[in-house]
Parts: sequence; structure tokens; C-alpha cells
Amino acid sequence: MTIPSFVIGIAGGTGAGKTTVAQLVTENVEDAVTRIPLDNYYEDLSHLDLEERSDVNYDHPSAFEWELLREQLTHLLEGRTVEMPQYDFEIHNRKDERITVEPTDVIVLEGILALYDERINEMLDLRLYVETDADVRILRRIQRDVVERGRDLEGVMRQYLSTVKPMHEQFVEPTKKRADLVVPEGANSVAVNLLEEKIQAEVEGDAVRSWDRETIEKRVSEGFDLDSAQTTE
Ligand SMILES: Nc1ncnc2c1ncn2[C@@H]1O[C@H](COP(=O)(O)OP(=O)(O)O)[C@@H](O)[C@H]1O
Ligand SMILES: O=c1ccn([C@@H]2O[C@H](COP(=O)(O)O)[C@@H](O)[C@H]2O)c(=O)[nH]1
Repeated sequence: MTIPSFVIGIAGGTGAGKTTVAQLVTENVEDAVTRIPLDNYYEDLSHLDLEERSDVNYDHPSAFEWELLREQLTHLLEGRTVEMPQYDFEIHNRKDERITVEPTDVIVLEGILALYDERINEMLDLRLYVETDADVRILRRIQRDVVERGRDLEGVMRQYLSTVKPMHEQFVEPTKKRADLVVPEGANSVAVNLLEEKIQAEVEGDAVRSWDRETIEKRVSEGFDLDSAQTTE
């Protein structure tokens, strides 16, 4: 089994299009990709009843079991198999069963706070932030939560105003500055095509790490002028 060489983090607000982007950019390399939804690492809340679980703030960083995510990501990077938890949004809790995930050439970690944790960030080779207007995102969320996640409109609105929106502003949106690339309007075709090519090249092993932070930082420290790159290169 090969050890994954390329780890991508995809962050952004609820309904921004993170899952869609994650799927589209890895479509051509399906067998070589492991997708890790951050949602699977929500804390196990089995000690609470359903009503109590409905009131939890799922948009605060403390809702996630970061230690488990760090451990499992590290294991995958070491070429080891992990037993990944699964999440059930309808009951606001982890499922009983886990799934076995094999290490692959590409790993995609995707979720509202995928760029939040410093140590996770250090493990990422490419950090993306999917940016979509808040009005579009809430419309998508209403549709999804009511149709797919068994919620009622009033509850979705209450949750959005009490936790989703303020936590987005406090914790999610600020992670945008950690991103290497901001993808506007979710699945925009130019960005998706470029990323698809980059990921395919990584899998085929002939990628030039043009976005490699260390290389860029080194070149800047050697006097390379990023702002006028076309004229000085
Ligand atoms: N660029 C886009 N244009 C139109 N609809 C989109 C676009 N990106 C995502 N969607 C739709 O928006 C909804 C939420 O997208 P999703 O990828 O699940 O968002 P997230 O993972 O960020 O919550 C889905 O129904 C998806 O099909
Ligand atoms: O039990 C739960 C767990 C999470 N949520 C909400 O889900 C979104 C994150 O998922 P996206 O696919 O990125 O939208 C987050 O905003 C939580 O509020 C939930 O409602 N219930």
C-alpha cells in the first residue's frame, strides 16, 4: 500500500459547496482518494437524549473530537488503516458502526472547520476555502435540512440565527486567511478543472509542487518578489 502523498483540506460555511467541490475535483482519481468528512468527528453525544442533542452548538470548534481526527489522519499518512466513525444528522449522533478506511494517494478532509486546528493544518498540502454568499448558503441549508435531515423550517431558522451564523463569523470565516486558494461560488468550473488537473498529476506522481509553502517562503526570503512575479521571473 502506498503512503498518501497529498492531503487537501476544504473548508467553508455550511452549504458553501465543500462536498460538491471535494467530489468534483477527485472524480477522475476515485480509487486513489479517501474523503474524510469532518462531520464524522463530531463528539459522541450518546450520554445526552435527543432533545438535549438538538440544542448542542454544532458549529463551535469544541463540538469536534480533534484528537481522534489528528490520530486517524496521522495513521493514514503512515500508511495504516483506520476505523472511521460515521455520523447520523437526523439523530445528531455518531452511528454505532465505523467504516474501515485504507490509506490512499490523496486524502480530502472536508468540513466547516477543516482549516481550524493548527496541527491538522500542518498536515495539509493544499488548503482550500469555498466561499459562497450567506444568503445562497442558508437557502441551500433550509432545503437540505428539511428534505434530507428531517428538520422543520422553524428549527433550521432558530439554529441558523443562534449558532450557525455567529459561529461562522467567529470561527469559520477567519480560517479563510489560512487557505492557499479561495474557491468562489463553490463548484466554479475553472477552479474545479485546475484542481482536478493538479490532483491527477499528484496521483500520477509527476506533480510540481507549485503551491508548496516552504518553497515559496524560501524564495521570498531569497528576495523573490511575489507581487511582481511576472516581471521578475
Ligand atoms: N456551484 C454550485 N451551484 C449550484 N448548486 C450548488 C453548487 N455547489 C453546491 N451546490 C448545491 O448546494 C447544496 C450544498 O452543497 P454541498 O456541497 O453539500 O455544501 P457543503 O458541503 O459546503 O455544506 C447541494 O445541494 C449542492 O448540490
Ligand atoms: O448533529 C448535527 C451536526 C451538525 N449540524 C450542522 O451541520 C453543519 C455542517 O455540515 P455542512 O455539510 O458543512 O453544512 C453545521 O453548520 C452544523 O450546524 C447539525 O445541524 N446537526
